[in-house]
Amino acid sequence: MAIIEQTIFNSVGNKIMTKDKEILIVGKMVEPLILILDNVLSFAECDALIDLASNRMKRAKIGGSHVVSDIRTSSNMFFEESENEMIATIETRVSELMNIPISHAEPLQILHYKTGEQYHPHFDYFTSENVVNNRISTLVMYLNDMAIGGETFFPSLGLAVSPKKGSAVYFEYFYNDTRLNELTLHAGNPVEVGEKWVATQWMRRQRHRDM
Ligand SMILES: O=C(O)CCC(=O)C(=O)O
Ligand SMILES: [Fe+2]
Repeated sequence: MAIIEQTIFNSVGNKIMTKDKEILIVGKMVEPLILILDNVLSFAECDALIDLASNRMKRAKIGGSHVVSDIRTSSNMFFEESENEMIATIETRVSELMNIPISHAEPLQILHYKTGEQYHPHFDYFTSENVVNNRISTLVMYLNDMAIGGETFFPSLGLAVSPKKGSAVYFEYFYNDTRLNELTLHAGNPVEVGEKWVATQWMRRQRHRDM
């Protein structure tokens, strides 16, 4: 029989009660654990994040060398840690949801895809051998609704998640069996109509923030 490995995410039933929001699990893959979550952000928070990020976007850069790459054609920005009350509230909620202390969190990232833009299949963890404090889990939160395209697609699993304002997809890659981690390969499908905004939270294995 297959051994089910320990997961980071910890919930009973289909509801997660954080201090300020009741989040619903509306879809689930068990191993690797992938959750489709509803009611992670309010519509007002989605709109405010887009507003705040809009004039701070730059063409997304990939990995340690910080070169502009065709792997990702979208633009991105990072908020400062707890830079205002709303960001702090979201960070606290997300840390509770992901079951990882906020000190392990990377800065919250906003990604913007215009029509035709995409993010080719990639792993969120770093694959070079000497990484000391690797990423272990991801939450991609959708800030607007999409008419056509823009799904988060897991090609090795044949799984596509459609963006829905305020909802999110969660996945983790902290397994001992590296084949399970590799199954979290994912892409942002080309946006066919309109534009797409997401907020991404990556968590590290160990402390990443000073505070
Ligand atoms: O845009 C998406 O659906 C995926 C984003 C993503 O893979 C990331 O931010 O690491
Ligand atoms: Fe990713």
